[in-house]
This record gives sequence, C-alpha cells and structure tokens, in this order.
Amino acid sequence: MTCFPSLFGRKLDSATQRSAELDDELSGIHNVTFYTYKELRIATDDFSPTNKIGEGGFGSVYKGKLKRGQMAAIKVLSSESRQGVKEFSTEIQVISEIVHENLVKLYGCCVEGNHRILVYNYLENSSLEKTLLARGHNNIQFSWRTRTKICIGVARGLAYLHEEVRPHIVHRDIKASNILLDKDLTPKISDFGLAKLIPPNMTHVSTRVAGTIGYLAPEYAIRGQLTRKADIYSFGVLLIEIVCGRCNTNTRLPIEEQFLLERTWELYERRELVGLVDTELNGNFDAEQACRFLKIGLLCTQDSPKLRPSMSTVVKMLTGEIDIDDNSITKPGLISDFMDLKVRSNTPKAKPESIPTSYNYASSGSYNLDATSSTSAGSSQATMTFTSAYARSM
Ligand SMILES: Nc1ncnc2c1ncn2[C@@H]1O[C@H](COP(=O)(O)OP(=O)(O)OP(=O)(O)O)[C@@H](O)[C@H]1O
Repeated sequence: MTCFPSLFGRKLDSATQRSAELDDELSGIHNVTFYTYKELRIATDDFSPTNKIGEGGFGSVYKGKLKRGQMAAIKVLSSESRQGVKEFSTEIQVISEIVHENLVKLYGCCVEGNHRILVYNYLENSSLEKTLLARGHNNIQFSWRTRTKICIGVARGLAYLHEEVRPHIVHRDIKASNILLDKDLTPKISDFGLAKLIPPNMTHVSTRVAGTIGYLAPEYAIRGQLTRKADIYSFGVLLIEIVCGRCNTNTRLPIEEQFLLERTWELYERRELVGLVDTELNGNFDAEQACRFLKIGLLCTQDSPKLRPSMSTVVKMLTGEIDIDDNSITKPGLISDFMDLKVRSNTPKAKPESIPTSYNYASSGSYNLDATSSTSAGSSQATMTFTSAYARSM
C-alpha cells in the first residue's frame, strides 16, 4: 500500500515494482492510498469467483481482506474504462476527499498497467435492491423507523453532494442498487463521482436496464439534460419504492399496478395513498408520515425540473421541518407519457443475477431494450421497446 505524499519515495523500491515514470505521474496526487495489484490479488484470493459480490455496468465487485484485516469492496473497472494514470488519479483524489456519513468511503485505488481498480469500505448489508426490493439477503426486517432513517440518510447524502461539495456532484444513477447498508442499516450512496472516471466516449451500460429506466427524469432520458434535478427525480422514485417495498417497474403485476409512479399519482388523486404502503409492515407505521413521504416522492418527480424541490428542502420536508402544500403537487413526469411503451413479458422466470443482452439509445430517441431483468421482486424476462413519440414529433 502506498500513501502519497507521506510514503512517496519510501516505496520507490522493488517491493511495489512501480516504475519511476509512474511514480512521477502520481507525485502530485495527495492523500490517496495506492494499492498494488498483487496486494489486491491476495486480498481477494486471486479475484476468486467465491469472493465476487456483484457485477455492475462499470465492472465486477469483489469482497476482500486487506493487509491489516480490514474488509473492502474491490471494484475492478472493465477494460473499456482504462483512463490515463494521471487523469484517473486526479479524479480519485477528488472522490476520496468527499467524506459524509451517508456516502460510501473510497479507501483508494490501484492503477498498475491496464488495471484500474477502486477500493471501498465494505458494507455488510449489501444494497437496498437486494435486501428490501428483492428481499433476498439476511431476511432483514425493514421497520417503518428503519425506512425513515434510510430515506432521510440518502436525502442528506445527496444534499451534501449537490449543495456542499464544490464543484457540485450530480450522481446520475440514484437507484436502489446504489444504496448500500452498513451493519446498523445506515444508508450509504455508492458510485458518486464514478461517471468522471469513465472516458466520455464510453456509455455506462447498466446491468439493470429496465430498473434504471424507471428512475430516469424525462428531460434526461429524452433530451439528455443532466442537472441536479435529474438526481432529485430519481430520489423521488427511490423514496416511493422504500415506502412501498417494491421496485418501480414490476411486469408481473396486473397492468394497472406495474408502474409505481403512475400508481402513486392515481392513488394520490383518489386520496388513497395509504393503501400503497408496504403490507410487510402489517400496519405498523405512521400513516401521516408515510403519506407525507409519498407526496414528497411526487414533488421530486414533477415533470418540470423547476417544480422539484432542492435536496436540502427535501431533507427538511422529510424531517417535518417544512410543511408540504398539497396545491404544489401536480402530475409527475411519466416517461410513458412521452413514449409508446410496449412490454412483452415472457415466462415469469426470475434469474438470480441479471445479464444484459443489449441496450441501445439511438439519437433518434428510441430505446431498444432486450434484457433479462433483475432479481427485483416480480421482474421477469421482458423485452421492452420504447419509442419516443416526443423525439418523433420534433
Ligand atoms: N462497498 C460495497 N460493499 C458491499 N457490497 C458492495 C459494495 N459496492 C458494491 N457492492 C455490491 O456489488 C453490487 C454491484 O455494484 P455496482 O455498483 O458495481 O453495480 P450496480 O449498482 O449493482 O449496477 P450498475 O452498474 O448498473 O449501477 C452492488 O449491488 C452491491 O451488492
């Protein structure tokens, strides 16, 4: 392990076998821990499949034990994401300086040869997607109190990225699989800043295409307009998922219940929001608070980005410091309003891990998705075709 600048120089030896040239490139990088490839191979038992804990659009994630016994999540970036040493390390320095209780801590990285590897704090309770939405990990009971803590924690982490970090960070991919839980079920947002580590010509191909689509703000999905408000939209969808205990798209349900955001709007209009709250709670929840959370979800997903509150306002709404004016809630921005959405559901065989087969966003504005979708409750093998009516009419 090499830590600059304190150990820089001392480690210019055969132990790390790093060339003087590489050390020269890294000499301006401060306070980042650089791991050797050998060290990470040992930590993961040669990247053994038994230590593999996940696979994302950026590469594979392994559980590993570092030299001093510390557990880590080791993310091996795919070969397409090979960035230059200097550029990669500079971004790493920015990310590793961002520290907040609700953000996953980046310990350091490895930049040897073609290897680009990120080393993170290991979170014992996996992701919200695996634990709450797919209910497949440790049988964790998500009480109402735990859910409020998770919602407020994620909101605080995002508010920090949006409003306190300079320059501001737009996460771009807020969703249940990017919310990890520590042993006390404190939520930690993962993958922030990652977009900057990927060369601009490489599109991030998500492993959970269908799920990700459901989190995308219409203006981002259709026109590529990326601002903090796109994250706030995704947060709104996530918030509703946490209250309802189901994922935003579930093609196994009757057609009128498949899309959670549409459903939430319908029940809001009928003043029946409380009926959406997760039945796993057996009625043990604060109904006023749960409906407030759902209304905040609707506010965050308003069609016009301007109508969505900032994340610091969302935190205050969630904690009850600011009241919600029902008159300010209008119909959320639904991607299905812009697109002819056709979902052809095949045999309802959910697979343990999702494997994308293709993902294509053509500039004409049409999506073609052929995905074997994820473990999330009720997702099935589905072929989805989105054709943007909006794009066609332009
Ligand atoms: N720090 C960590 N601690 C524990 N598990 C982790 C950690 N980071 C990632 N994982 C596990 O690895 C999985 C894959 O993570 P990754 O962020 O690469 O992809 P993803 O978010 O699932 O998908 P995508 O790339 O489409 O966003 C996560 O869902 C989680 O289960």
